[in-house]
Amino acid sequence: MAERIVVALGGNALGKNPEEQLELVRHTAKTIVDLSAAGYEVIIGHGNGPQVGMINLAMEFSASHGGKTPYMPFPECGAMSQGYIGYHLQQAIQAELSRRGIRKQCATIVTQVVVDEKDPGFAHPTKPVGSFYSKEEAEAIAAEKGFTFVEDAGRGYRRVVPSPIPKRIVELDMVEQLVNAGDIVITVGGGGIPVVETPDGLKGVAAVIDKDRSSALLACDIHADKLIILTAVDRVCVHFNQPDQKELSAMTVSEAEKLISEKEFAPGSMLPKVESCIEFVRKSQTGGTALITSLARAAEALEGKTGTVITK
Ligand SMILES: Nc1ncnc2c1ncn2[C@@H]1O[C@H](COP(=O)(O)OP(=O)(O)O)[C@@H](O)[C@H]1O
Ligand SMILES: NC(=O)OP(=O)(O)O
Repeated sequence: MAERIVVALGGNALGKNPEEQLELVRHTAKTIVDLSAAGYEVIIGHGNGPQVGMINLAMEFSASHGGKTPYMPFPECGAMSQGYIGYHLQQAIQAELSRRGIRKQCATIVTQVVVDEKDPGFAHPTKPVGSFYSKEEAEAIAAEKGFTFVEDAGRGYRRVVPSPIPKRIVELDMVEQLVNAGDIVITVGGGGIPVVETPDGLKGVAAVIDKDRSSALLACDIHADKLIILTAVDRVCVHFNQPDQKELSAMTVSEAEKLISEKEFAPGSMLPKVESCIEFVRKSQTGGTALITSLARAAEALEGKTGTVITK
């Protein structure tokens, strides 16, 4: 039986503007189709931090500067980012499938993910969205819009929004039907549009769910054999960016937890990835393993030539 893998795509697979994104998704599509051609069932999750921030800011400025556009709530901006990224990704994957004569289909499912309205994440915004700004620019936007900005590792200031923990993928059954039919599915884009359950049905909330955490939830619920997190580095490191940096080819859940307690993984970047891998490996009913590696070397990593594997 074909192995089922959930692939979480990081920012370097998508770029920061439409031109860059169209160019980068062509490379991303090659990697995805390589995996599909190798016999894997592939389900794709992806980030949306830069994109949802861009859409939200554009809508806010247009609405408040005479652009004659209506106020656009944040969850709707999240939905727009799923459509915009999914459109480019599915188009590139369809083109790559067709170029190689592979008779498979690819489509994006606009996906909602239920979160707890009492999640402590709502009180402490942590998820960076949009572009980087100077201190002065950030202060001016914060004063006008009431946004929260934080300084991001010496790279400038970035807006942060709440990032609650994903609890349930609303369209899971639809995703599973398409995967069972042999199609490549793009889902939980930007971690999924966050919604809360109310007596009147689902209601969108202003937040951005971490896509690695949603991809881990998806991998558990869809009984994936592997969760693959693709980012900018080939392997997870200890003493990252220090003279004695060391790449890890593998770690068990308990080894990963020990390294977390020793603060080896940066909170806004590698930590949620390692935590998502632990979550999947621990809860997987298929004895699943997780892999963190770079987009460019995904196929090699699946052959054990690079990447960091996380096992029980
Ligand atoms: N211990 C570590 N090992 C490897 N990379 C790390 C580590 N700590 C932080 N990083 C950084 O985390 C980055 C991945 O996080 P991020 O850029 O947020 O991912 P994404 O690809 O999802 O946008 C890596 O490219 C690297 O710069
Ligand atoms: N939603 C999300 O995790 O986006 P980024 O990967 O862009 O931070």
